Formats: sequence, structure tokens, C-alpha cells
Amino acid sequence: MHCFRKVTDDLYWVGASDRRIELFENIFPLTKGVSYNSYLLLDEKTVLFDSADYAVGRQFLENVDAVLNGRSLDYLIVNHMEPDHCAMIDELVLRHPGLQIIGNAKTFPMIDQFFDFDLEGRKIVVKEGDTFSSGKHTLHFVMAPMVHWPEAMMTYDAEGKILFSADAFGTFGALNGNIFNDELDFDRDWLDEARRYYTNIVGKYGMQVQNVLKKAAGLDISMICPLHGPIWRTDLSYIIGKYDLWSKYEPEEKGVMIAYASMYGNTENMAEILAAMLAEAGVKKIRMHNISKTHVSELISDSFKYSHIVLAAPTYNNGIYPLMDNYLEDMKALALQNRTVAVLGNGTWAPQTTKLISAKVGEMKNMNLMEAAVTIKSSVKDAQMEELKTLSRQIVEEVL
Ligand SMILES: Cc1cc2nc3c(=O)[nH]c(=O)nc-3n(C[C@H](O)[C@H](O)[C@H](O)COP(=O)(O)O)c2cc1C
Repeated sequence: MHCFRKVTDDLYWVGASDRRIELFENIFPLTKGVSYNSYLLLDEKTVLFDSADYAVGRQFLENVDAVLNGRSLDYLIVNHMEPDHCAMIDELVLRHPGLQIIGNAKTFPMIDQFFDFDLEGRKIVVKEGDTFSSGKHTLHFVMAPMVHWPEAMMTYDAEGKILFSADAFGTFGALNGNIFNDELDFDRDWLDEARRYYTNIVGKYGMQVQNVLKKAAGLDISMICPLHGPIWRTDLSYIIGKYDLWSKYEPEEKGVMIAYASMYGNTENMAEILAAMLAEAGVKKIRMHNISKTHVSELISDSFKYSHIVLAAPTYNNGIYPLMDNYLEDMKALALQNRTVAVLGNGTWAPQTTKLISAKVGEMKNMNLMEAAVTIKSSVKDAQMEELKTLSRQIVEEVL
């Protein structure tokens, strides 16, 4: 049975949520599930904006059928060809033989790659600035290349002042009946997952996001309909502001994230000592992670959030402890920049991590490596307490 919701007089949310999914993209743990949003416009012509993941296909189709209420589906706009939004295209074509598909020049080769149905006679190819009239509504197409796939685009409904933003402004998290941002407490319940979604999925493409934000600034937008998570119809500047910060790789908080790896507790002890020193000096925004227990997607999310990052790890077979190495590779791949980083290393016979971690951070863009790194041999002794005090003092001067 259907569970659609009305967005405006003639626009409906026909998406669905998945709370059974363990891993998004088979990588990212989802403790709160995810929603796949799809929107159906009942104008003189009927227009569907994107479809949904196969996992929620039945609910999605029931919602679409219920809103169509006997009408046929005339147009499908494919803003994004990632399978979590396009998996149902062939099913829609089967159910609505006259369906026309609107996409850009990069969309249709991908449809051919993912599906086997014949596109002949169904394609409407649009480019930047093109418009399409569904009756009362004029839809404008805004290309968003590499946010976060090459074919990504957005559709702007000038009458409703609505931006269908594809994956931009989306977040992890299933919807709970409430689909509008003013029906829930985004800052309290959603922001962390929104940041984790953005930084891990889109984070690498900050420059492309900046380009799209500039285009969006020229549009009169009163509602943003993303493909995941809540619809924005109030306080749009809040989420646009977050996207602006994240895509410029600017921290949200002046504070310290301490990410440590430790097998036997000695590197952990060094990290705890530094945290206590910072707290003693009045630093309130300190976030500690044992990276063996925290998923790397959360580490990335907090790395984007805080201004200062402390990395602590033991030496492992002359290299960096593997999970720390993986986290550093991810940080580099996602183009994190503009952070101040301090390194704490450990080793029992030939400590290498201080040097090796510093070298990896040095390969990243605009990273400020603090000189006051600390190396211990197996465990913290009095001499390193002094070095930790020096490092703590320097961090405190910058964050307070
Ligand atoms: C598999 C393995 C490989 C290691 N390789 C090195 C090494 O190459 N160089 C070194 O100095 N210590 C090496 N160590 C020792 C640890 O880095 C060292 O004991 C460190 O103090 C452990 O810190 P923790 O107490 O935080 O786990 C290795 C330890 C293990 C278990």
C-alpha cells in the first residue's frame, strides 16, 4: 500500500526508506538507514524526477501508481544515473510504454550500459540552460558534472521555485514519516550523517560543488528536493552554508580531533595524556577516536569538521599501523585540506610512524604540520611528558 506525501499542490514525494541496509555502496555502515527520494509532478503532463533503489522498488512503484491514479507516466527526468536512483527505469518503461526519458548527453550512454531496453524514440537530450514545459511548469536544466558523477544534473522548477538537486544536499538516514526539514530537528538528529554523507561521497569534488553553488545562487529557490533525506523548505541558508564550508574544505569547529591507533594501550595513553592537557587548558571541543573501532567514514567526517587533527599510531613492520594508513589514504583521496595536523608516533625498536605519517600528510594539499611531534619508544616517559606539554600549549594557542 502507498505512503506518498504531498510536497506542493501538484508535486508528490513518492520515494521510500530502507532500514534493513547494512552498508551503503557496500562500504558505509548505516545505523539509521537511508531514503531514496523520488518526486512526481502532476501537471498537464506527468513528470517523475528520478526513481529509486531496487531494494525499495515495490514501495516506490506503489507510491507512483497511487499518485498517478490511473494516469500514465509521460516523462522521467534522470538527474543522476547511480543505481540507487535509477534502478527502476526499465520497470517504469515496461509499465508505461510511451514514457519519454529526459537526460543529458552523458546520461543516455549510461542507461545503455546499465539496461537492455531500446532507447530509440524515448530520448530527450537536454543541456545547460535548456527548458522543458510540462504544462504550467517550466523546468530548467542545470548541469552539475562530478557532483559526484559526470552525468549529474539538477532540475529547477521556476513556478514552484524548487531545485531538484540530485545527490547534493542529501544525507544518510531513513525518513521517519516526516520528510520536511521543518518537521524534524536537523541540527540535532541529522547533521552528523549529512556531513558523513557529503564528505565521503562528494567530498573529493569540492571545486565542482562550489561551481554548482554559484549557479544556484542565481536562482530564486524556496525549496530543495534532494535524492536522500529531508526536503528543505525553510532555513535553506543553513544547509547551503554547510555545503559552502565543506566544499571549501573549511572546518566547522575550532577544535581538536584525536585519532589514535593502539594495540597494547601505550599510544592510546599518549593520546589520553594530550587530551587531558588540552582539556585542562580549557579546550572544550575535543573528539577522540580509537580508529580500530570507529569506521573510517566517521573519521573522515570529523576530519572535515575540526580545525586541528592529532594522528597517533604505532610502527607496524617498519610501516604505519594499517588502519591509520588506510585512513590517511582516504583523507588524501577525498582531498581534505586546510587542517593543522600534529603527529604522535610509537615503536619498540625502530619507531617510524612520526616520520611516515608526517610524510603522507605532507603530500596533501595545504596541510599545516605542527613541528612539535612526539615520538615514544614503547611507552610515555617523563621526557615525553614535557614534549606533550609543548605540543598541547601550541594547539591551545591556536584553538582558544
Ligand atoms: C606485528 C607488529 C609489528 C611491529 N613492527 C614494529 C616495527 O617495525 N618497528 C618498531 O619499532 N616496533 C614495531 N612493533 C612494536 C610496536 O610498534 C610497539 O610495541 C608499540 O609500542 C605498540 O604500541 P601500543 O602499545 O600503542 O600498541 C610491532 C608490533 C607488532 C605487533
